[in-house]
Amino acid sequence: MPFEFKRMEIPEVVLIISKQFSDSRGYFEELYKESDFKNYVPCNFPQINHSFSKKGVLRGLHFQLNPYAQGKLVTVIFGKIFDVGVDLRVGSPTYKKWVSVELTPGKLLWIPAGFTHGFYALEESHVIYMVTKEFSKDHDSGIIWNDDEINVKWPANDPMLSDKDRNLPRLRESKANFKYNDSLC
Ligand SMILES: Cc1cn([C@H]2C[C@H](O)[C@@H](COP(=O)(O)OP(=O)(O)O[C@H]3O[C@@H](C)C(=O)[C@@H](O)[C@H]3O)O2)c(=O)[nH]c1=O
Repeated sequence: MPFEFKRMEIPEVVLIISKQFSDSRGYFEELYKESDFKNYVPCNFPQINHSFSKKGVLRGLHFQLNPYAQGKLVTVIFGKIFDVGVDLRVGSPTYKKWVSVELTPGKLLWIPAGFTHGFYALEESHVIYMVTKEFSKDHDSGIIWNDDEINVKWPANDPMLSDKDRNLPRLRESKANFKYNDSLC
């Protein structure tokens, strides 16, 4: 199998390492294959996103409210990001805990529905992510990146943010409506 799957400290979050087939031209890698992913990521992906971020940009912490909650399969095709998932499922043994991974090409992170997601661009980065529900503007939501209850240890103190992200609420005021037994897709 050209993929290695590693569960993180929050076991529903999975790091996937894809085999890169290098030759004199460059390299080839698969980023997703249903038959290999089905035991770890048993979801369908109706939307694929791409964003480009300058070094020093932070996007997050974002989620879509139920019933449009999104699982996200995140990777980088150029650059390096500090990628973060936070468990927002009330009743979960890891509620409010976060995990992070430095993603570079060839590594993917699966962050299920019920989590909030954000990343910091350690370098100029192109990020590609597949999502399990289509975008719904009315369900688009989030939590401020430096929320003191979650306390992510970001690699920067003064990131570049969008106006929207600068004004996101704290967890205690957020509209997050996830429960431990919700679908991970
Ligand atoms: C996320 C999204 C945004 N948009 C539009 C809305 C807006 O006009 C513009 C920029 O949106 P944002 O500022 O929300 O983009 P961005 O800050 O990159 O939002 C993304 O951040 C990462 C961390 C995630 O986890 C994603 O799910 C998503 O929330 O793109 C879509 O049309 N479809 C989408 O799926």
